[in-house]
Amino acid sequence: MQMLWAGTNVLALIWGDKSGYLAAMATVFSGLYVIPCMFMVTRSFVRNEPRTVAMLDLALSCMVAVLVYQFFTKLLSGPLASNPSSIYVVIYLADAIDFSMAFMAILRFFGTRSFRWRFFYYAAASYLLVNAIVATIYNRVELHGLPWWAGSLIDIPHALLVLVAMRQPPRWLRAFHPSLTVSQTIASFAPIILSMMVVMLGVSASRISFLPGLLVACASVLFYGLRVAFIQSRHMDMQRAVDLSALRLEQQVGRDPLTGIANRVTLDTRLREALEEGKRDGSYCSVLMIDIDFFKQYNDSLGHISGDACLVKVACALSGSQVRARDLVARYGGEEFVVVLVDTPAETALDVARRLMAAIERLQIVHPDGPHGRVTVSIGVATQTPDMPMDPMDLLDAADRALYVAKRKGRNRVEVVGLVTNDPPPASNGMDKKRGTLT
Ligand SMILES: Nc1nc2c(ncn2[C@@H]2O[C@H](COP(=O)(O)OP(=O)(O)OP(=O)(O)O)[C@@H](O)[C@H]2O)c(=O)[nH]1
Repeated sequence: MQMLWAGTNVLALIWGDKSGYLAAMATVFSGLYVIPCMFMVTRSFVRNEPRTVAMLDLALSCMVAVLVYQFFTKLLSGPLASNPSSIYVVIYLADAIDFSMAFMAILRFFGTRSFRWRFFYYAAASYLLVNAIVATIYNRVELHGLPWWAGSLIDIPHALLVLVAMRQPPRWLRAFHPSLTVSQTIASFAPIILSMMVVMLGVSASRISFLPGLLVACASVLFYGLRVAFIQSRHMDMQRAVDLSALRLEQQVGRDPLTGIANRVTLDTRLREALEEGKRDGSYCSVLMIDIDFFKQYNDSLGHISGDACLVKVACALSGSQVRARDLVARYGGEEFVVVLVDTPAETALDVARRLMAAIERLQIVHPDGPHGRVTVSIGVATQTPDMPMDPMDLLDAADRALYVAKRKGRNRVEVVGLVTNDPPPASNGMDKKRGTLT
């Protein structure tokens, strides 16, 4: 912008500029640098910011430029130009804009965590501060007629900018690291400076052109309000998404991903609670350890995908209507499941185990290599009684030993620790009906 300004001045010198167009263009170019500078120092540059917010900031920066141009040309030409206070209004406003931008660049420098951006704001702050000081001196010197050296003052900030950009960044620039809170606070605060500038300019301009000045000041407040509304709405969307994924995560943590029933973590917690409750109330608590028979052969003959599908069906059947809502069906690992039956003595647990076996039989899952042609399960049952409190691990261990006996005795049967039953065979479908009993 400054080069265009200088170039236009050179053209005016060579060709002459009777109509004053080139001079007007030079003025525009000399002021246009304000737009990118303001945009860069007052944008918050927060990730996930809606694009409309950037558009609003750009519109506000343009508003500043248009207003400055309008206001300054009105004060410096026409009837107002003869009023000596007009020139002071222009100088003070220009100073206010220059120093506000320098102040913001310094503030952004202190609030930037990324080294590349810190270097950017370091260069911008050096340029804008020196530019503000030079402009202050230049404008005041100009009031009394420019001496020969005054023109070169304007080149100082540009020369400095080139120097800063070309040299290696100083070492302390790398070492400096603001905290996240400081950085976020400064980035969130920055945009209000832009709106403040527009309000300031609008109020000043309203002294000369009341309605446009007032409209611009109102528009600035409105834009800032819209900006906050858009960001707030995006935050609410993001918060909703975060809440949803936290909820999903919470649900998944205690669930087995394949079957969707409780996993080992939930089992450990709930079993401990159930046993504590049993000890407190003097009630029984039973666990069923369930294992699919010949599952390795099932996988080997039909493949792992079918094996997974079989596990899902069995889990569904186990957690179906055969158990109460306060009981727990969990996947213990591999092809083993555990059912926790609260407030349930061994006899009732045996009934539940039989019902579960029957439910799995009803699924009629073909097992090409199984001795019965269908998928069957073996179940071991163990119970905590009021006079024999147990640890979760001891109870699971006991159920596992009962399951081992069931497997050893030919599978497709229930074995109960500490209980003798004369177990009748369940309803037939051509399978081996032998269901075992055990002490
Ligand atoms: N498809 C599938 N297979 C699994 C999964 N977890 C464990 N298995 C398989 O389950 C099989 C268990 O085999 P074994 O421990 O020998 O038990 P089994 O073949 O059922 O024999 P018995 O229990 O004695 O009747 C192994 O082949 C495992 O690879 C799983 O998540 N998906």
